[in-house]
Amino acid sequence: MSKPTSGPFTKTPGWLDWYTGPSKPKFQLPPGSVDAHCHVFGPGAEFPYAPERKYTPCDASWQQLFALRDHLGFDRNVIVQATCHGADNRAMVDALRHANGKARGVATVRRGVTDSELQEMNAAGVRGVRFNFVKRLVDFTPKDELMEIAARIAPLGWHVVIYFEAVDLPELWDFFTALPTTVVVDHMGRPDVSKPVDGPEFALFLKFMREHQNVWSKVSCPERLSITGPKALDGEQDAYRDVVPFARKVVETFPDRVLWGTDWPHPNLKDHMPDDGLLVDFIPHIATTPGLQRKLLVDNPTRLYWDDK
Ligand SMILES: O=C(O)c1cc(C(=O)O)oc(=O)c1
Repeated sequence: MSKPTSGPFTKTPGWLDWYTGPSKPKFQLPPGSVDAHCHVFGPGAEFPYAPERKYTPCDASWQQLFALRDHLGFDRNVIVQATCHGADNRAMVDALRHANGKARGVATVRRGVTDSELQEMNAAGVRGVRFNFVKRLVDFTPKDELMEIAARIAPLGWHVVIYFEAVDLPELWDFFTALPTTVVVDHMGRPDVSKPVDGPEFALFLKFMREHQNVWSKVSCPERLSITGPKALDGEQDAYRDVVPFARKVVETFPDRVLWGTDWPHPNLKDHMPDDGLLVDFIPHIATTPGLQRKLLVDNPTRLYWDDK
């Protein structure tokens, strides 16, 4: 893969560039596998980062993303609007348009979005909107605005992706459970993996999924959630062991409502940048049978993102 660049922007201090030269995974992905959570950044010279952004990344183009897809053995991508682009979806939509039908997208929109803009994004392959509640990433958007957006995108058959921290779930519960669409949780709602997997905090997340059949979860981002590692570097085949019980629990309890993604190019990592090949080798630790792997990587994302094909 080509190397990351920064274009006219200056990266946030401490920001780690994505890993060049990822290893070839030992785990062979089933045919038709989807990387259901990844991003593009800019390039900033062509698609400038949003003025309201909370970080400035290095560039990560669709060419580099699709090269990674092919290297790792994925068939398709779901490209999620990154917060550094705010509600300017041009970089993500441009990536979709270059994907030959092999990518779908999740956008960020504001109340002022027009119906024809939504239709245009739909034609490009957008199938959802992202609502972000992680305070270090976005400014607060009033819930009535978000609910209005959800009502507007529901008739398109789109879903809502939500990103939040585990401690905020109680406060957000009523809003989430009132959403009229399929709801996809990013990164398992960011559990604190130093707490017990059978403790009250994670029990609330499992209850959220159990009591609401429209709620799905991405069992992604062990590199963000892990506290004790080991890191997916230097050939490590047993990385992020402290995250495994959490992700495995979700996969085994809700096998038809889970998705997996690399999270490339891994925004905001300052501790270490994982080798994406070794991240793929994390998958069989959390989806331990070929049947579960097929649902996680192929059947579920295909049903959610390519049901019109
Ligand atoms: O935890 C994060 O920092 C993070 C940020 C973004 C984004 O900036 O869009 O997306 C993610 O999936 C995760």
